[in-house]
Formats: sequence, structure tokens, C-alpha cells
Amino acid sequence: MTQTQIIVGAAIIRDGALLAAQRSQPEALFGRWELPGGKVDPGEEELDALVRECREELGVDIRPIERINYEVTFPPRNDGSEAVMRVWTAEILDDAEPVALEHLALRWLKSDVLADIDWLPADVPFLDAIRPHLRP
Ligand SMILES: Nc1nc2c([nH]c(=O)n2[C@H]2C[C@H](O)[C@@H](COP(=O)(O)OP(=O)(O)OP(=O)(O)O)O2)c(=O)[nH]1
Repeated sequence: MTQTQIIVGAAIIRDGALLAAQRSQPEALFGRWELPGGKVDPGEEELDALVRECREELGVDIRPIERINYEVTFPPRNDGSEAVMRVWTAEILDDAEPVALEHLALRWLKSDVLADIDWLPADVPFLDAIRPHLRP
């Protein structure tokens, strides 16, 4: 039996805005927007993966705050493996400024424009839970 792959995402909020990141790869996802994050490595704690991915992708240390009470399950792939995505609200530590080290671009989104960008489909259901943390 294949193990379920956990994907973690960070809803990083600063001054009432959410940090969105634009994917550079793979080609099928190029240009679409997501939350910073990625796959949890075998044996790795989910929150360690979240902090690691944000450091790799944005060059900043984050503090996860709370997990959003929702998860997305991706349909099984050809090899039968499944994946789920979990998201935490988070803040950047030390007033550091995130940099797009692996993405095409970063954007800070207030609540009124949250749904205006081309999010990966799996992210859309998380937005309703994130919106109350944002300002218009
Ligand atoms: N990081 C991230 N991945 C997402 C989001 N929404 C979503 O559907 N995904 C999908 C895209 C990818 O198929 C998968 C995560 O893969 P990834 O490429 O970000 O993971 P990773 O950094 O560990 O990369 P790798 O090992 O494949 O190089 O989850 C999201 O908001 N953030």
C-alpha cells in the first residue's frame, strides 16, 4: 500500500494581507497562484516541512499559528497514491521580507482581491477560511 502524501501550505498573513506565490513549474501549473509550501518528506513533521519549504521558497522563517479546519484530498494517481493538502495560518518572523526564490512572483492580497487571481483549484476552498483574517 502506498502512503498518503501530505502537502502543506502556509497562509502567511501580514498587515491584513495574504501572501500568494506564482508557480514557475511544472509547465502545467506555470503562472498559477498557490500558497508557499510543498510535500512533507518521509519521516518529517508537517510543521517542520512547512517552515522548511517557506525558508527554501521565500528565504524567511515563519511561525505557523493555527491549522485551518479543512483539508483537500487529491484523487488517486495512476500508481494508486493519494495526496492531501493541509494549510496553516502563519506569520513571518523578524520583520523579514519574503523573496521569490523559486516562484515567478509574490503578491500580498487583501480580502477584496483574494479571489481575483488564478489560484490552483485545490486552494480555492481554503480562501473562505482565510478571508476573515484579512482586511479589505
Ligand atoms: N506548494 C503548494 N502546492 C500546491 C498547492 N495547491 C496545490 O494543489 N498544490 C499541489 C501542486 C503540486 O502538485 C503539489 C505540491 O508540490 P510542490 O512541487 O509544491 O512540492 P515540493 O516543493 O515538495 O516539490 P518537489 O518535491 O515536487 O520538487 O501540490 C499550494 O497551495 N501550495
